[in-house]
Amino acid sequence: MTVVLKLGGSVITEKDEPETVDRTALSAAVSAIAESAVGEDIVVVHGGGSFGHHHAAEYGVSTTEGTHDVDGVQAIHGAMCRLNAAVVDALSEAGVPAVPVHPFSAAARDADGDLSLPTAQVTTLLAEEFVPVLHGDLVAHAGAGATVLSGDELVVELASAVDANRVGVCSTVPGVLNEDGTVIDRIEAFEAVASALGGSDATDVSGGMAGKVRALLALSAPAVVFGPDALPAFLAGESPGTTIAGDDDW
Ligand SMILES: Nc1ncnc2c1ncn2[C@@H]1O[C@H](COP(=O)(O)OP(=O)(O)OP(=O)(O)O)[C@@H](O)[C@H]1O
Ligand SMILES: C=C(C)CCOP(=O)(O)O
Repeated sequence: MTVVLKLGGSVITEKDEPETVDRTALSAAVSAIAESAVGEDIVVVHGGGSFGHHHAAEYGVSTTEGTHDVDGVQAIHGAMCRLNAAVVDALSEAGVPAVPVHPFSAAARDADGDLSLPTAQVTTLLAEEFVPVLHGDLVAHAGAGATVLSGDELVVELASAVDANRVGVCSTVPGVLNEDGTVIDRIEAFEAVASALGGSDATDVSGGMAGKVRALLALSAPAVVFGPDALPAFLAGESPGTTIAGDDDW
């Protein structure tokens, strides 16, 4: 049983305060991971929150708008490495054998925007009983300089690379919400929920909930979107919040 879990940047940071970790939320998430029966069979991905998105917005960089500004690259990637170090440190302190993996050092997009992400280091680290911790980052992009690589895109790539049985996306909301604010139980097609889906309440250059649902629909494994309180339940094998099932599903 291999799990890919994304911790939303808006969960583990104070999304409106530049480069500020939400220590209470991070330690709750870390405890849930450390105490779960999933053990070392987990790949953790985290998003940008007030680290990546803040700088990306300042330099006008998104998943499609690139930059050749080296200061911008260093600011955005550097901030994500600082957040990654905070997540890895917190997991290590809780006894989880967490190790950092930085996507900017390995991935690239071609001129059509198609991503290639080497994953042999992730699968090997997993087999060697480490817990790889990746993060939303920048990525070299042919013809565009560097663009944002969202944690949601990483989740999709990693889920197939590690043959994940379960994919969890922990965000600040209890699931994908309908227009009336209720949690949608299950999503099978983007069109069916498109009108309810917006971007993000906070600074977010990678598409907010609409981008998330689109990316997760591409998966063959079922993906679950839930809020921070439901993380222990997800790790215990339950499917709280919204289940997003792609075409290949059940
Ligand atoms: N229909 C919807 N249901 C739930 N959330 C929605 C919906 N439409 C828009 N949103 C927004 O999407 C946000 C979640 O996406 P966001 O990308 O901000 O979260 P995240 O992945 O936790 O953070 P990050 O991108 O920093 O990793 C919610 O906080 C909410 O503002
Ligand atoms: C803004 C950057 C660099 C990372 C974005 O990752 P996300 O928060 O998962 O969308």
